[in-house]
Amino acid sequence: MSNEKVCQRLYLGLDLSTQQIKCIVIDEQLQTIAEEAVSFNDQFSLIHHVQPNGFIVDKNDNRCITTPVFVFLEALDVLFQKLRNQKKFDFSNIVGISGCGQQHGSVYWKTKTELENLKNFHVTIDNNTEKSNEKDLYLVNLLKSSFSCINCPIWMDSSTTDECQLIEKSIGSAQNLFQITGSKAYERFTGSQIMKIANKTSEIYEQTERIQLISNFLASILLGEYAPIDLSDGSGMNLLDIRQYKWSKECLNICGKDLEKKLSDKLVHPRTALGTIAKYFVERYGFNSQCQIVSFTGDNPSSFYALASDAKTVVISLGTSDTVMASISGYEMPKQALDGHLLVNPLTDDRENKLLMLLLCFKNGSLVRERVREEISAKDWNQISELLSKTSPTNHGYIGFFYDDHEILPQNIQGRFYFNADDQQIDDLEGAYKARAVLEGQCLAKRLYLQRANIDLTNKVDRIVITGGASVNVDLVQILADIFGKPVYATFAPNSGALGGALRAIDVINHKPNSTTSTVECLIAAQPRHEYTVIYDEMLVRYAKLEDKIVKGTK
Ligand SMILES: Nc1ncnc2c1ncn2[C@@H]1O[C@H](COP(=O)(O)OP(=O)(O)O)[C@@H](O)[C@H]1O
Ligand SMILES: O=C(CO)[C@@H](O)[C@H](O)COP(=O)(O)O
Repeated sequence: MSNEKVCQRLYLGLDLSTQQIKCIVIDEQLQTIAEEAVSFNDQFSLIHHVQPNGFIVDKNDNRCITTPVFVFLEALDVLFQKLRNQKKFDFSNIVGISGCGQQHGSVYWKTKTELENLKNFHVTIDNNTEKSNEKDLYLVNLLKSSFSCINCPIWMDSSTTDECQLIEKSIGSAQNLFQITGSKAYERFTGSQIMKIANKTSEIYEQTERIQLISNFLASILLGEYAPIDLSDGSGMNLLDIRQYKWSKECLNICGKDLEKKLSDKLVHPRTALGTIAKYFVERYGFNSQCQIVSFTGDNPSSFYALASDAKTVVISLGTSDTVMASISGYEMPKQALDGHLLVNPLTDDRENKLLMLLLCFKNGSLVRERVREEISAKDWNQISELLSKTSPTNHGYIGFFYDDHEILPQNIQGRFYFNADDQQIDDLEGAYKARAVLEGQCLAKRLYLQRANIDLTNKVDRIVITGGASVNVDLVQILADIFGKPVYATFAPNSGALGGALRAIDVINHKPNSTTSTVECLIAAQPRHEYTVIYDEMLVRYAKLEDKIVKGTK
């Protein structure tokens, strides 16, 4: 190893999201040294019986959506193997690791015995039978008896409407719950998911020693001990008092017996050093034994950390879900409960500062875009581009609502709804119109809900920064710019959740107060075209009215 390499101080960011695990390795100058990803498809669907996207939709109730905990473990193993095979850097030069996970999903530990074995692990490889020994070292095998529930409910689950109603009723009203936790009760939020397990499968709940979010679960594996939940991801549970920075005892008591013990009373800021990496990773992959693990958080707060360089930036993630994020002052909680969520802002650890993060999440994001692409027989995104060139902005008046899965905004609506220029409902749209309708409809929804959350787009927003897999789609980005009437910027790393992890690791280890957030380079991706923004303004009014009609009609 050259001297130069030895001195290199590297930071690893991880993102355990819905369809894959991704990572980025950067140096202190924020240069990308390596990137890697492992999709939960092919090999995972065979071994763990998950569907091609990596999750399981229950055959008897399509609202129940889970991912086996072993998919997460195997994905981490495969990721590190692939990263090592790249031979781009020495793992011993990584001085800090942080990252994030898809939000709201929950993992149920029966015991930490096997987990703590990772802390003091010693690898003995018998050269003669190296192959079988290598298998014994897989995390799925080392942790095979650790969990009380194998299939973890994930954010796509919408099966807990009854539990949500019960939570709101017990706390007085949706408004009361919003005032405490920053959100009305949402099906995917961890509180109602835990309540469902506690009430419907009490034997699992009783066997459970620790309940974690996917983010602190991943941190725990790297530490070899239980890692605490962080405040930003913890805000997505309907259990945390977002202004007091502690659990709401009232909410805990409603959702499960002895729940505080199962979650742990310790909560940390997303920028907290947790300890050094477990010996297992040192022995197996050559990590440095002094490598620090910094608290993990939700994928959206982590992206926000990486990209929201000032209060006038709105961040939009176009991943499996589409999300919209903005900073919001917490001095005055909105009088009306929002359709959306307020989270502890990862950019400040100063409670007095009272800065919150607004999060809007749309469940029907990339998977719907992909499905529409297939339906209209476009073989790739370039063909979609060709089709889009046959229509023009505002789509000759055609509007589509694509709620293939039970939507979050508006809550729990399912189905497809198409309208012509006279606002009459029609059965279907012809290919080219459908291609534009899905992209325009999704972008109009983002603007509508941002407005409903009282974000003053004209005076308080300068620019939009985009991230996520679909952020490379130039057509989608242009439509976004035209509909919002704001310039859209893209970062060099569409995988900003992982980047946010690496940046937090740098900040914590070098004792910097999120100084790195403003240094991530963003390039202009699309300028708004005024003539189209004007006609989209009119279309937004129609969109809002039609959405209202759909919501009323389906209730
Ligand atoms: N050029 C493109 N246009 C539109 N969507 C794309 C494009 N490239 C990738 N995607 C979408 O990106 C999605 C994955 O995004 P990503 O942010 O990695 O998801 P997640 O983090 O939720 O696993 C895929 O479902 C895919 O459809
Ligand atoms: O439910 C939410 C946010 O509230 C989702 O945004 C999840 O956090 C999943 O993220 P992706 O895998 O789509 O990035």
